[in-house]
Amino acid sequence: MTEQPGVVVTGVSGRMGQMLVREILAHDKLRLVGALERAGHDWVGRDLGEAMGAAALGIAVSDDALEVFAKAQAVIDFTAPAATVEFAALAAQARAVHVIGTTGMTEEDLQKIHVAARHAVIVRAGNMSLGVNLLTQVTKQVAAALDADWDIEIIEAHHNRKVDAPSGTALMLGEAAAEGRGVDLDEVSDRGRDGITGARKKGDIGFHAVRGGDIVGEHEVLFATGGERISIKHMASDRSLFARGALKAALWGQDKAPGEYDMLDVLGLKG
Ligand SMILES: NC(=O)C1=CN([C@@H]2O[C@H](COP(=O)(O)OP(=O)(O)OC[C@H]3O[C@@H](n4cnc5c(N)ncnc54)[C@H](OP(=O)(O)O)[C@@H]3O)[C@@H](O)[C@H]2O)C=CC1
Ligand SMILES: O=C(O)C1=N[C@H](C(=O)O)C[C@H](O)C1
Repeated sequence: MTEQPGVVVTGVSGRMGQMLVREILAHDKLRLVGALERAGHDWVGRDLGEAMGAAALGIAVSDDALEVFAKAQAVIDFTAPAATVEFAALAAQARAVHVIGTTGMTEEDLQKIHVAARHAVIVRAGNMSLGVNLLTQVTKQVAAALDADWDIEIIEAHHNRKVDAPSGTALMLGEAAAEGRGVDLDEVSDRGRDGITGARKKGDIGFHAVRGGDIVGEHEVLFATGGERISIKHMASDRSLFARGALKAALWGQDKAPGEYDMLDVLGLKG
């Protein structure tokens, strides 16, 4: 690499958007070259640093994705599913590595991202932290070692502004548990019980979402059987760990062939 890769942050006024800006400005191998918000947002046209309540950065917040992506080697995107699907096509057109942290995507959204990955590197993960990605591997191993007499429940907790449930991380953990057990998650998933549900169905993987206050992100995988329980838990107390994972992915992707990757690839954890 001759020059530091230039990065654009989408959804720049958001919780993750602002955290990403701070982490990129402090990074010694990446430089910030653009900031994007949706059309009509009151940050558009303003200097990014000033909009964040700090010193001017000389970068105006834009609402023109293709124009800013054209200047970048990486686009880091923690926004919303509809925006991310649109950005995937535009980042591919600009041949920029697209790092996607957005959660709550449908199968149809994922299919469009798959199409965009024919022409560019896309790294997507419901959680960019080392701890959670390790937890997925541990969950897969434990699930593979236990039979269906062990009930698996996934409990997640997040802040009161989160719009999707179960969290992207909970779904990653559910996929890992299902893979370990050799079953299809779609066939065994049981989300948020309510009312006269009947007894628990053997083999199901349950999901439960807590929302409150400023919880950054907590995930527990519970394996329960007669007389004993195993609980494996990850607690995030600072969003910067997600941002740092995303920056690692942006750098990692620079010399990779077009395709879809995840944080296990980036962290070298794929078994
Ligand atoms: N993978 C991971 O490690 C993590 C993933 N996430 C995920 O990241 C996403 C964002 O989370 P968070 O930062 O907390 O959410 P926020 O709501 O704080 O931020 C989202 C930002 O995206 C903006 N946005 C929405 N649509 C567009 C668009 N079309 N163009 C440009 N910007 C747009 C929003 O603007 P406006 O508010 O005006 O609509 C907002 O500024 C969620 O899906 C969350 O689950 C979060 C943390 C870690
Ligand atoms: O919305 C959030 O905040 C988070 N979202 C991700 C998810 O859906 O799992 C990751 C993290 O837990 C924070």
